[in-house]
Amino acid sequence: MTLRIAMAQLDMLVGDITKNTQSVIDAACKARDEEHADVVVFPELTLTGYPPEDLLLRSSLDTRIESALAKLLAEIRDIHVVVGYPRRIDGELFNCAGVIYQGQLLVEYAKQELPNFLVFDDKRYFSEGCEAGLVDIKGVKVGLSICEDIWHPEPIAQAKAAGAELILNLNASPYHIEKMGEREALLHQRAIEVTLPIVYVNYMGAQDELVYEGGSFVVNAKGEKIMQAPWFEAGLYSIDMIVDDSQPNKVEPVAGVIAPALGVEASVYQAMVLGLRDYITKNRFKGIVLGLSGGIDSALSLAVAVDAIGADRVQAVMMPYTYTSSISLHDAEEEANLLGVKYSVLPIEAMVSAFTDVLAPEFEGYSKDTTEENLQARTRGVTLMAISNKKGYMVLTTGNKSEMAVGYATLYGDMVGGYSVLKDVFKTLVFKLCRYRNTLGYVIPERVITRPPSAELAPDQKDEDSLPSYDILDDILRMYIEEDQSAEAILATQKFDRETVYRVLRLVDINEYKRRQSPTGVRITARGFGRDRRYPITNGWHIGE
Ligand SMILES: Nc1ncnc2c1ncn2[C@@H]1O[C@H](COP(=O)(O)OP(=O)(O)OC[C@H]2O[C@@H]([n+]3cccc(C(=O)O)c3)[C@H](O)[C@@H]2O)[C@@H](O)[C@H]1O
Ligand SMILES: Nc1ncnc2c1ncn2[C@@H]1O[C@H](COP(=O)(O)OP(=O)(O)OP(=O)(O)O)[C@@H](O)[C@H]1O
Ligand SMILES: NC(=O)CC[C@H](N)C(=O)O
Repeated sequence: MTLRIAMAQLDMLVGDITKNTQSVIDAACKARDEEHADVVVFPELTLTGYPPEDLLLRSSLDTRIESALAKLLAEIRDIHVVVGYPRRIDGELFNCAGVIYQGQLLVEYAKQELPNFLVFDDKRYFSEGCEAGLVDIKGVKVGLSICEDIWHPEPIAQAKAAGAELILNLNASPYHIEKMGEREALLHQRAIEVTLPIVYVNYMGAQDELVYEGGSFVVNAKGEKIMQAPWFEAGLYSIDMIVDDSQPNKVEPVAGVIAPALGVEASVYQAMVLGLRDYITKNRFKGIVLGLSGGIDSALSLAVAVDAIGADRVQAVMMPYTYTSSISLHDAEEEANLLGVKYSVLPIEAMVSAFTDVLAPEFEGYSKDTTEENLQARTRGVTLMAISNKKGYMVLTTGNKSEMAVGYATLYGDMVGGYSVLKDVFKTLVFKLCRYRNTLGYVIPERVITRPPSAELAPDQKDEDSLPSYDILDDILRMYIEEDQSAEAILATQKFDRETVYRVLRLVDINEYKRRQSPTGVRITARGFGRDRRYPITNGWHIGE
């Protein structure tokens, strides 16, 4: 006998329970009629999307969920549907997975391991389940588990002890650079502990800073990967299970297609494109506008924007000032032409002069400093925001993780905007991503990648005049931010001098206020500057402790 399982690697819109319920019905019908599946498995919290955050606290949640479940019970026939939703039971809210078949809710399982770290806040909303959830599908005892459950041995061992012969795991597991390898090693370990096959189903789509890259997969009872759905492609992916009561492993997955693994640059690039595309689409922006400086950050951001929503909805604006070099003007125009976007040149001299003229009496007796530099960045910010207001385009912010770490950006200047694709990307990775993008088609002029980065806010300015070289800076930042190392531990590597380390760490600490005011953006590491890292702005902690 064969049991065919369809993995619904799909996207849901957070909060749109009506639309998501219809998506479940449509996908279930497709899985039944086109894939001829016996079971279709959706990701965690399918009906609300993940994470629904404080929407879970809204008073109409329960009635919305109950009517969604009633619709599913009424409309789905002849296929087992495994779907996720929040449900209140005896006054407590649980993160549930239910199995619906022929108008009945056969079983309801409540997630037991509630993640409350990094970007996850499950304990803010949910109570922990405590019992295994098992359902008989075509004579197979199927055990349910939800995302974080699989990262711990107990829930799966409990399901096995209750008689499970196959595990279905519903996920909302966001992307970061190392996540693909981590999941595979984890499932290998879990499967051999319980000697059961596991079907792992993930979302494919983005929600604010989080990107779900899909990559649903199946391991057999020996922990071997038997089937791998593609990354960054939505769809229904089916696998057959041979069910044979005479075998020691009663349920044996039949080897399916293994989608090829992605390299680091390829997966980061696709995560940035998906994150931006879903942000723009789900928030219904008409297009994207960004300042194009001839530098590398805006060049890469522009390429991502075009790959996300198409050149016809993207506008690049060069805003030259006295210190803008002719090379920058030329390279910006070339980038815009290579990508085929609308390109405008709006000189800002007159606007900056208007500010400095009005401020002249106020500044009498003061010498020139970053105030004048910031006026240039702010004038550009005002200009971009005006275009955004007028045309309904969102301003794409171009700052990278290295700059956001040390506060090398102007508040209400180049920090304006609604979303950023480089927010979690160190400058050293920006260079690699440009090279990667050019392998898909030459869109970033070589000189933009090789010339020394400069803010061009003062004559002959280079980033490395005020910051350590990006190789050194990014190494220190990685250790401090992503690995939580102390100043002494960083110094113990003997790779950096004491003064540089203390200066960089101090800059990170004192610039929390800037990061709090920065737009959200794609998370590509396990420690981004969004919900992953929550430091008090006002604090008396001393570096190195
Ligand atoms: N804890 C705190 N809470 C709230 N506000 C705080 C604060 N500490 C300072 N502030 C305020 O923040 C303001 C200072 O910040 P801000 O006005 O941004 O200015 P600031 O950080 O002083 O200067 C901007 C820096 O970014 C560099 N930059 C600018 C533009 C582009 C690039 C690039 O290459 O990409 C680099 C520029 O060269 C300069 O070093 C002041 O108003 C100050 O009072
Ligand atoms: N002349 C300019 N015309 C248009 N936008 C500009 C200009 N100068 C700066 N910007 C905007 O401000 C952002 C910060 O630019 P800046 O040159 O100061 O720093 P950067 O981090 O080196 O960025 P980039 O590599 O894009 O130049 C740019 O990415 C761009 O969006
Ligand atoms: N939604 C969840 O429970 C996610 C937690 C899990 N460790 C993951 O990222 O895969």
